Amino acid sequence: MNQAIYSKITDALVDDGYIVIENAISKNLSHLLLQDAKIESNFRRAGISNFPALHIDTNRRRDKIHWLDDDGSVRSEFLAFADGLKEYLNKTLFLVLTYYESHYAIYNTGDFYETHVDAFKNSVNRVVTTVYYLNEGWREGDGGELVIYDEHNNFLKKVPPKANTLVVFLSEKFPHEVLPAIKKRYSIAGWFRVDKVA
Ligand SMILES: O=C(O)CCC(=O)C(=O)O
Ligand SMILES: [Fe+2]
Repeated sequence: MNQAIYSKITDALVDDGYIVIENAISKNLSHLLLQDAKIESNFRRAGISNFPALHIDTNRRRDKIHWLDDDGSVRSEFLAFADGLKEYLNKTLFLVLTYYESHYAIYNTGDFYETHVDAFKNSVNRVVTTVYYLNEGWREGDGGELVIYDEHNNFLKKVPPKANTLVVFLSEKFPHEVLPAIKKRYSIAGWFRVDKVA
């Protein structure tokens, strides 16, 4: 059922290293995830490094996050989509992605994430990044766009965080940033990794 989108993502990762897909998975799924994120009360300040201990720097990153578990809720539906993509990438690109970690993120008004690359220092475990947006009725001026740069820090693309838009890119290759949110912004950021579950 998801073969078409899996194959589109795989081709893009090979050709360009990244892809932005609007109306990607299902409007209904992104709606249910938004409702679910809105009632989740346990969001914490996100870290920028997990070595040697969780380091929080609100000058670089201001979002709040909540990690997703395969708990039988709508979160499991999203994780099943990601798991299918993992299997597809492994099969077609001969990768050995072992697992997927993902979290809801909330950016309140004024929150941002400075330009960074998605691999914690002293580890090379994150191979492919996904970001899935949940913001219904997002309009120009609401802020919170994702800006993607190439390996040489040249501008590539500015992505509006609209509901059911999916972004996938090679984690080590593309610096990116989240511009300050004007309106409260909801998303799921996730990473396919090559190491074992912690
Ligand atoms: O939400 C986004 O657009 C990107 C978030 C991000 O870069 C991250 O959490 O590492
Ligand atoms: Fe990132």
